[in-house]
Amino acid sequence: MRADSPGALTVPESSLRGACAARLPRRRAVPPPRPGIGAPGGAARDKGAGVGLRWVCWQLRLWVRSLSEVRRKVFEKKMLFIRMLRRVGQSPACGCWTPVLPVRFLGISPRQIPADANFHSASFSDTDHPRVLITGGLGQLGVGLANLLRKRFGKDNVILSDIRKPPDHVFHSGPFIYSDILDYKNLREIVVNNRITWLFHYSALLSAIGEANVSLARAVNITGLHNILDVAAEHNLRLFVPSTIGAFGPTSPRNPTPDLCIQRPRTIYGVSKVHAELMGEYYHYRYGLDFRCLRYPGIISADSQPGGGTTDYAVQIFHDAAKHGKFECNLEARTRLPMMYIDDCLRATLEVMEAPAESLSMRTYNVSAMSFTPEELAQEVLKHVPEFQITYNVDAVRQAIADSWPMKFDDSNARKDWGWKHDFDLPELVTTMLNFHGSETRVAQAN
Ligand SMILES: NC(=O)c1ccc[n+]([C@@H]2O[C@H](COP(=O)([O-])OP(=O)(O)OC[C@H]3O[C@@H](n4cnc5c(N)ncnc54)[C@H](O)[C@@H]3O)[C@@H](O)[C@H]2O)c1
Ligand SMILES: C[C@@H](O)[C@H](N)C(=O)O
Repeated sequence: MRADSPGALTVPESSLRGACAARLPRRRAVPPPRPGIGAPGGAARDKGAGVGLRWVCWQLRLWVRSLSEVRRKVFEKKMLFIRMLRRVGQSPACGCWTPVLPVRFLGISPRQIPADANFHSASFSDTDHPRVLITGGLGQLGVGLANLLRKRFGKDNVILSDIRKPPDHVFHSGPFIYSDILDYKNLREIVVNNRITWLFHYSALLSAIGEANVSLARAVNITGLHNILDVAAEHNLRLFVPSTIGAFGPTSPRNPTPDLCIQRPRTIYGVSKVHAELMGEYYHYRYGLDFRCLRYPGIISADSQPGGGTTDYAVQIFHDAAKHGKFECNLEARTRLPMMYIDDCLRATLEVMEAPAESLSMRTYNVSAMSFTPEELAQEVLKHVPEFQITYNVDAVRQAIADSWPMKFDDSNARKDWGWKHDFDLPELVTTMLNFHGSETRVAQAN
C-alpha cells in the first residue's frame, strides 16, 4: 500500500499507541547521572563512557514518550471533533453522516494536503457559475455534455479534455485541454490553474473493448479513478462519475434491477464501475466529497460514435438503416437491454449535479428510459424504412456480457428524490435518429 493512499490512514491509532507503549517502560525509572558529572577522572573514564550511553538512551526514551503523549492528545482531539461532526451531520433519511466541513480541516485528506493549501480550492455561490472540467470528453458523450453545460454556464466555463486530438469543430467550439487522468500532476495543475469547481469524469474503457485490453482498462478505469477522487477531494470539487447497467452481473435481479442489490459483474468494466461507486461513496462519507453518480443504460446518439460497448448495435443500426437499408446485428434478436437517448442522459446528468444535496437520499442512482430487444427496435425502424432488413451474426463476447446485464432498470429512487423523468421512448427515439441520419444521407447524396 502506498504511504499516501487513503487506506494507509485507516490503521487504528489505538494500535499505534499500543505499539509505542510496549516499547516504553511503565515503572518509574531512576535517571542515570549526566556524563562528566558522576564519573570524574582516570580509571573512571571507561565507566564514564557507559554512563554517557545510558544517559543518551534515557534522553531518547523521554523523547519517544513525550512524542507519543502528543500523538495521543492530537488523536483524542481529532476524535472529539469527528464525534461533534457526526452529531451535526447525522441524516435521518439514510442513517449516514456527512462531515459538514471539507476534509482538509480534519487533517486527514487523502493525499495529506497541508492545511495551508486552502487557497487552491475555489468555491462558488449559487449565483456564480461552476467552472467545469470534463475528462475523456472526446468519446460518445463528452462533446454533447460540453454543449449542454456551455449553454447553461457559458462557453468559457466548461473545459473539455482528453488524450486525443480534437476535431476542428470541437476545438473551435470552446476550451479544450490535454489531460491524461493517469497523470496526477497534470490533473492537479489543470484544476488549480483553471479554478475548477465541478468535474465530470468520462474517461473509461467500455465493456467490450475492456475485455480485449484488461490491463489498460484496469489502469484507466481504476487507477485513473483514484487520481480523480483524490484531486476532487483535495480541491473540494463536486464530482460526477457515470456508472452503468454493466455494474450488475448474472446474480443480480435482472427484470427489474433495483438500485441496491447484488452486484457481481463479470467484466473488468463492470468491476471497475462497482469499484468507482463504492470508492466515491466512501470518499463522500469519509472525506465529505460531493460525489454524484448515475448508472446509465446503453446510450444512443446520432452525431457521435460509441467507443466499444455491448450496446453499440443500437447506435449503428440507424446509420446502416438510413445508408444501406439493412443491418447485421451482433446480439441475438431477443436480447433485452435498458437504453436511453443521449439528450435524456445528459439532462439527467446536469439535473443530478444541480440537485440540492438534501434531496439525494443516496449517491448512486439508476436512471432509465426504455428497454428493447434488437427485434423490437428493427420493427420500429421498419415503420420508417419499409425495405429495412436485419440479420444476426452473434458476437460471443458481447452476447455473454449482455446476457449478464439488467433487462430493465428500476429508477424509482431517481424519480422520487430529484424528479427524474425521461422524454424519449422508443418511437420518439427512432424518429429522431432516422431524421438525423436521413438528412445526413440526403446531404451526402446531394454532394
Ligand atoms: N456510452 C454509453 O452507452 C455509456 C453507458 C453507461 C456508462 N457510460 C459511461 O460514460 C462515460 C463516457 O462514455 P463514452 O461512451 O463517451 O465513452 P468513450 O469510450 O466513447 O470515450 C471515453 C474517452 O476516454 C478517453 N480516455 C481513455 N484513456 C484516457 C486517459 N488515460 N486519460 C483521459 N482520457 C482517456 C478516450 O480517449 C475516450 O475519448 C464512461 O465513463 C462510460 O463508462 C457510457
Ligand atoms: C452500457 C454501457 O456501459 C456501454 N455502452 C457498454 O455497452 O459498455
